[in-house]
Amino acid sequence: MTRSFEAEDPLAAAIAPPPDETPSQREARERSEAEARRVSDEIDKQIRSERAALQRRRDSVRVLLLGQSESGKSTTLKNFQMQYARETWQEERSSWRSIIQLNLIRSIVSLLDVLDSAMTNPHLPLTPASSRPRTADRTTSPPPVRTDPPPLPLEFSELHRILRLRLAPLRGVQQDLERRLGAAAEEVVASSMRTEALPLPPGARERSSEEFAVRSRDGWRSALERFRPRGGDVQETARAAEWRNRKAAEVTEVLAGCGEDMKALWEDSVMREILRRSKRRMEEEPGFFLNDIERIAKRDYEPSDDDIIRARLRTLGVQEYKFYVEQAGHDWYMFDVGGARSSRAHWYPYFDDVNAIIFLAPISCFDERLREDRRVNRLEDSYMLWQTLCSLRLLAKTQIILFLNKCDLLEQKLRSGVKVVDHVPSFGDRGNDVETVKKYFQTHFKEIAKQHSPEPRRFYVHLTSVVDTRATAATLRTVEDGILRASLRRADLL
Ligand SMILES: Nc1nc2c(ncn2[C@@H]2O[C@H](COP(=O)(O)OP(=O)(O)OP(=O)(O)O)[C@@H](O)[C@H]2O)c(=O)[nH]1
Ligand SMILES: [Mg+2]
Repeated sequence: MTRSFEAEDPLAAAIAPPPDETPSQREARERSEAEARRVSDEIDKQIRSERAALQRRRDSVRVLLLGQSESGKSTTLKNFQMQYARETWQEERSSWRSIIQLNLIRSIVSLLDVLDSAMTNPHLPLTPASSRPRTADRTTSPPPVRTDPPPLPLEFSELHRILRLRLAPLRGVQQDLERRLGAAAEEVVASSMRTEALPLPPGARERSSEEFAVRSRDGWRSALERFRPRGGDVQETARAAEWRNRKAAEVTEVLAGCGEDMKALWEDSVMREILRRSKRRMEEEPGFFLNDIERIAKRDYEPSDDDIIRARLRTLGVQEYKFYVEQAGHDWYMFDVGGARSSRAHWYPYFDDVNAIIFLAPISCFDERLREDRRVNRLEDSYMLWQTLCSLRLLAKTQIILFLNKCDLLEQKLRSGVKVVDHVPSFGDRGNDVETVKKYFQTHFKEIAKQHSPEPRRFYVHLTSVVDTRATAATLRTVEDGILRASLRRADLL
């Protein structure tokens, strides 16, 4: 019976054991068959898990945050983290304390620097014409510079000398904190001679993202790691933990001791006059906490959600964050990048693998220049970056969402009397009110997208102040819906 079946089935005949098989041959054959089965099962398992990973990746949503340095990318990411990764947010809370302390100390040291130079030059003039930013307008030449009468000399008192002396130790504390925090604590100051907004390095497309994942360790997370209290970490010796806690306590102690003097310096009328004359608006600078000295310079200071959102720590390289967005039922991967010119070449490897890009352009910066290249107007730099992204064929089908950010600062700036037309001549005689200005910039970005996109694309824009967490939560919900719908549509088409 068996033989006739084998005769009919060539495969069964081929794999059937030889009719004269000895018991030891049979044992060896069964052993090798079992091994082959094990290997085959292993391969099946691997294929199944790779397929599942691929499916998970297909189901996940990948969003890239882009924009120049200080445009608000990390702040936007923090809004996501606060909403969807509450546990990590809570874990990192106390680590932000040192960064906020450093932000505050840095502002005080800036005030001391300004005071020092004013005391050696009490006839402090207004900002010299040569340091005015290059116009953000590409069509018209800048207007003539107005000349004002010479200002009265500033009058300094004993209080100023005492404050300089008493607050001097903060310089050492700043250096110490910056050393412990690493490169992310420093702001970019190098003057790049490149003028293109988004340089493409040779071979950039071929680079793998892993190369940058290593660099990402230098950023926000690792910087926070260095300050995280790790009492229960078995890896760490008790001495190292004690050293870290002692250092943190020393900084807190110095700050608590300087609290009143810091407040006196910030509220001093002569100090305010110096700032006014040098056109220095501390409120608009990143990591501004001078109005919170009383609260922060305390021994038991614990950062609030709002403090963490407003804390400034620059991003190096590219950092990946994963969130589970419950209402969408998807994993979201967000990539936060460093926006300084020297970091932009690192963006390219991420372009072909994202569902959407959130591009942040701070519109309050129409009268400011890039930190890394003082010749370049910040609004002009955002226009150039936006144009480059819109025109890339690789991104022709990628949803790009524009956040015209820092609207709160724009409003503040216009209210303080800064005229857009002085920096953007093509603005002409339009009203210098916030609504007109926002509309004008928005139209300009829309025009660039229309003119430079290789295929027609929808213009998604939000006017934002991402330090406002409530308003941002509502914006992000709209953005999430839009991204999800677009990615589902794309999945349907595939
Ligand atoms: N007032 C105000 N401040 C903002 C706004 N968005 C960001 N900031 C502040 O601007 C500073 C810079 O923001 P970040 O989010 O660190 O900027 P970034 O784009 O990540 O900068 P890089 O990491 O250098 O590329 C921080 O101190 C923020 O608190 C805003 O809409 N309004
Ligand atoms: Mg950042």
